[in-house]
Amino acid sequence: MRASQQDFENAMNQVKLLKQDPGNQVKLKLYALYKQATDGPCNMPKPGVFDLVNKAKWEAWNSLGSLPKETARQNYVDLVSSLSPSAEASSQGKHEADEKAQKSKDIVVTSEDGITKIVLNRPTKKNALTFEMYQDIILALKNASTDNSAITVFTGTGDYYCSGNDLTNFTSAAGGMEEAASKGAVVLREFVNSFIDFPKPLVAVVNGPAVGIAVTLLGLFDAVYASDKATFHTPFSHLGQSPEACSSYTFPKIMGSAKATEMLLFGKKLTAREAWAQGLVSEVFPDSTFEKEVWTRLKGYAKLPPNSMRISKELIRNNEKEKLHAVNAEECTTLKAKWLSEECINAIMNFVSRKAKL
Ligand SMILES: CCCC/C=C/CC(=O)SCCNC(=O)CCNC(=O)[C@H](O)C(C)(C)COP(=O)(O)OP(=O)(O)OC[C@H]1O[C@@H](n2cnc3c(N)ncnc32)[C@H](O)[C@@H]1OP(=O)(O)O
Repeated sequence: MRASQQDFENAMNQVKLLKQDPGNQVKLKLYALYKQATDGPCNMPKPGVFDLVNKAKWEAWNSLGSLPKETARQNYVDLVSSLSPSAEASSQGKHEADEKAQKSKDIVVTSEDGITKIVLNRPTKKNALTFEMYQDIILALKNASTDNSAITVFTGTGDYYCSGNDLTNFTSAAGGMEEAASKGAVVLREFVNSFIDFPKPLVAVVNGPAVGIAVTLLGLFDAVYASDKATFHTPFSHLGQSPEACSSYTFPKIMGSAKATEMLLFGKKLTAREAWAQGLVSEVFPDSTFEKEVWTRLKGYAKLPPNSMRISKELIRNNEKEKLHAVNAEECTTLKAKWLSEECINAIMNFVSRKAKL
């Protein structure tokens, strides 16, 4: 299969997220493939003998000769995927990769009865998502896409499903807001991409209130089951932010633009039944029987022929995958700028200094 422009852009983002320096040889190779994929064969004059760095780069690029742009793009994507954290894990064996995700501090991953369960496990902070948790979820989804389970389910521990992005992601970053915003945009893009591309049925079991990105992501799930104690709140304007997880596209499509506006612009909090009436939730259950009813049902679904479910999902998702990737990219660029705005910085500081909650 040929790497698309989107795959290429995703790979470029992944390079920025590498935890380990891949070494100069690999970096030169990446540079050369990137130049070949974007500019074509090297026709620049060779740098002088004392310009060591640029000479090495030129030689790496020039060595690719007339390699076609598409092949260079594919080779770049392949090389990055062999370096990415998830590939690092899978190259050491699938079992170890699963272990890595399962050992994660705030995400618990289990697989049983045909269901891979990804549990947000940070109840003292209402399951707010740290940078580390975003990365762990990306890895857990990557593993779940190829494990033996038929369906994958997200849920939360404690009274909340998830209170959204951990607002201290931005205030505790060593390099300050600017660096946090750049990192945030890259992480967010890859995180949302992993939901757009997830190949199996993805179900949210919303055990309690959901805030921010925990709500917007639901537009990319295949089914959403909610306790009647759950609420759905996207206070982006209150936080000086803008929508993410493709909700600027999925929400108007799911509920119509008038209802989407109330949520995404005015921050209207919905009850579980309101969210059901607007098409965001598949079904609402009484909290007292929620767990029992939902898991019984999901275990039944997990016995359905997995390939058939997968192919049906592919048919539905493929119609708009490209659009979703484009929306995700645009939302991330917009958010990166918003995170550096006075409106947003003030809102986050007010929360952190305990002056404001939602
Ligand atoms: C890099 C990708 C970025 C993607 C961007 C996504 C955008 C969003 O997700 S926007 C939504 C962000 N979330 C919020 O604004 C929620 C903020 N939290 C609250 O307003 C309240 O905590 C609450 C309404 C969720 C719960 O209130 P409650 O009174 O019941 O409990 P608390 O005492 O406030 O919370 C307990 C504990 O948890 C900490 N906490 C809760 N949510 C967050 C959060 N989102 N970020 C950081 N910390 C959070 C809260 O500070 C408390 O901590 P302490 O016990 O240490 O004080």
